[in-house]
Parts: sequence; structure tokens; C-alpha cells
Amino acid sequence: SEMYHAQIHLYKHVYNFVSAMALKSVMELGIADIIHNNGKPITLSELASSLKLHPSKISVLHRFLRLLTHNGFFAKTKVQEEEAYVLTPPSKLLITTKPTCLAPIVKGALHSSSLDMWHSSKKWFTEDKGLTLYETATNESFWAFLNGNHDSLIMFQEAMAADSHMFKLALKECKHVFENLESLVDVGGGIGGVTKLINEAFPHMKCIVFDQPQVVANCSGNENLSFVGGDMFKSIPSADAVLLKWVLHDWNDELSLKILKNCKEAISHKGKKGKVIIIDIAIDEESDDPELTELKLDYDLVMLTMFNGKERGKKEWENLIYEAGFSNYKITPICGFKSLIEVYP
Ligand SMILES: OCc1ccc2c(c1)OC[C@]1(O)c3cc4c(cc3O[C@H]21)OCO4
Repeated sequence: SEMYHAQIHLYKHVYNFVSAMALKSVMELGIADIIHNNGKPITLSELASSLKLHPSKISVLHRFLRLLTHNGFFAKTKVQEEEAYVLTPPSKLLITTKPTCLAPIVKGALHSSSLDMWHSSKKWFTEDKGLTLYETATNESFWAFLNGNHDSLIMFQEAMAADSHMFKLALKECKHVFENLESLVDVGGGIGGVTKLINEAFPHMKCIVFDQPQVVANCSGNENLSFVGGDMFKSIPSADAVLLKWVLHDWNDELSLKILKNCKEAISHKGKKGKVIIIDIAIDEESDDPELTELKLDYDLVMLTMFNGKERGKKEWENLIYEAGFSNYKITPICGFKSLIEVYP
């Protein structure tokens, strides 16, 4: 009946965290590496012994694998009549020796420092101080937390760098965007994860990684890759193109406008030939399948709660781009759930 379906819907969402935390456990145990290095399907007992599990934990492992197999992270097969597990495309993204490894994102996004704040949401809703949920819960911004906790900063930067390897695959599809650029500044480029990939693909392009001084402090480049410290809300080094990957979703419209106006300044020496390259989520409920839209809306709340940022729909991107004084733009989907938006003065 409708009541039963409503109950299932409600309970499923209450316990959504279980599959996320089971995935975190599998990541922490390095199970994807064990199965990958095994070179063939692995039985439960083989997996348990390589994990050096106490016999009492073998059934626990089986139950975790059962849920994750149900959710498409493993598949079952038979080895000499015995059940065995193989990796699937999603769990292959947890193999730590591959450049496409997203384990650092799983680790960072599901770290207690990213989750604990949710227990303060009622307080956050009832206050009018304009703080993020993160600040309401911890009395400091997430960026201040990262700058004050070396291990968390490394974890965050590894998460950002992990995602940028995905960008390497996308770069093959969107090479034309970066062709015939003589220089590019990667704003909010962190430790240069993405910029290094672009520099490898386009060795003659002068690439600048632009981020806060303390972020770029002990980074070193090469003759065509340099690190510059500064404040993107004040001014951005000039170049043929400015890259904003996973930056504007951290900031509300007012601050995003400020960044985009400084980007326009930075490319103005090139006249019409300059461009701003935005890589971020573009919500598109009409054409995206519901699963993809749910991921984008999840990310919207992650950005809202951590940074008072937001993910934007196609219309919102258009309004922001025109408001910043640009005349034209083009959106191309890349990397599965992100889009590449070329913006022209
Ligand atoms: O736009 C930047 C940006 C992009 C992605 C993410 C950001 C911020 O913070 C939230 C997040 O869920 C997160 C939090 C983390 C982390 C990684 C991580 O990935 C997610 O490592 C430590 O805490």
C-alpha cells in the first residue's frame, strides 16, 4: 500500500549513511587493492586471511561485502564451485595504485570533520548569523580548520588532487579548449594537481598555479609551471585563459561575481581572444537522470553547509556570467557529473 511504500522510502533515507560508511570501511581496509593484486576472483576466506581478520570477523566481512555487492561495488563469481568476489568499475576507483583512485575523496568527504557538523543543523537553522553550518558547529571556517590541521590539509589536497586525475581523462575529450593558449592561470589551483596535467599535455603553455600564499608556499614548478601566491578577491595574474576548477561552487553569487570580474581583468590584455574556463557542476534537472541530479543536489548541500557555497543550474550560470560582464559562454559536460563552461569577454 501507499503507507508501506512511504515507510520503505523513509527508512531507506534514514539508513543511507550505512552504505556510505560500509564503503568507507572497504576503502580503509584496502580491499580493492587486495582483490586487484590477487589478479583473479578472491574467496571470502582468502580475503579474510590477507586482511589478517580474527575468525569471528569473517562473517562480518561477508555481510559488508553482501551490502556493497548489492549496491554494485563488487560482483560474485565461482572459483572451483566456491563463491568469489571481483571488482566492478566503481570499486576499481578505490585501487590506490591507479591514477584514477578516488579513495582520498571517500576518506575526506566521510571524515568525522566533514560529518560532525550535521548534528548542529537545528542550531544553524535557528540562528541568523550568516555562518556556515561548519562554523556554527566548530566556531571556525573549514579553511581555517585546514590551515590549522596539517593532516587534514594534506587529506583535503589529496582529495582535490585525486579528482584532478579524473580531469586527465576529460582533458583528452576537451583538448580543443586549451589548444593555442600561450598562458593559463589556474585560480584556486592548490598544489597544482590540474595545472601539472595541463602543463604535461601542453608543454609550451606558460602555466601559473594561483592560490593563497600559505597554500603555494613550498610548491616548486618548472620553466613553464610556476606558483604564485595572492588573493583572487583582489587581483589575478594576467594570462590568455583563467581556469576555475571546483572554485565558484565554494562561493555565493556576490563573491563569485568578484572572482569572475577579476578573471575578466586578468584576460583583458587578450581582448576577444581571452577566455575563462569554469569546471564545476551544472544542475540540469530536465535532461539529467534522477541519480545524477541527486548527486548534484547532494553536492549543493555539501557546499552550502561547508562554505555557504552553491551548485548552480544552467540558468544561474548564465545570469552570473552575464552579470560579471561577459558576452558569451558554452557549456560542455565532462567527468561524468561536472561541466566545462567556456566564458568569453
Ligand atoms: O570546492 C572544493 C571542494 C571540493 C570537494 C569537496 C569539498 C570542497 O569539501 C567537501 C568535501 O566533501 C570534502 C571535505 C574534505 C575533504 C575532501 C572533500 O571533498 C568534498 O578532505 C577533508 O575534508
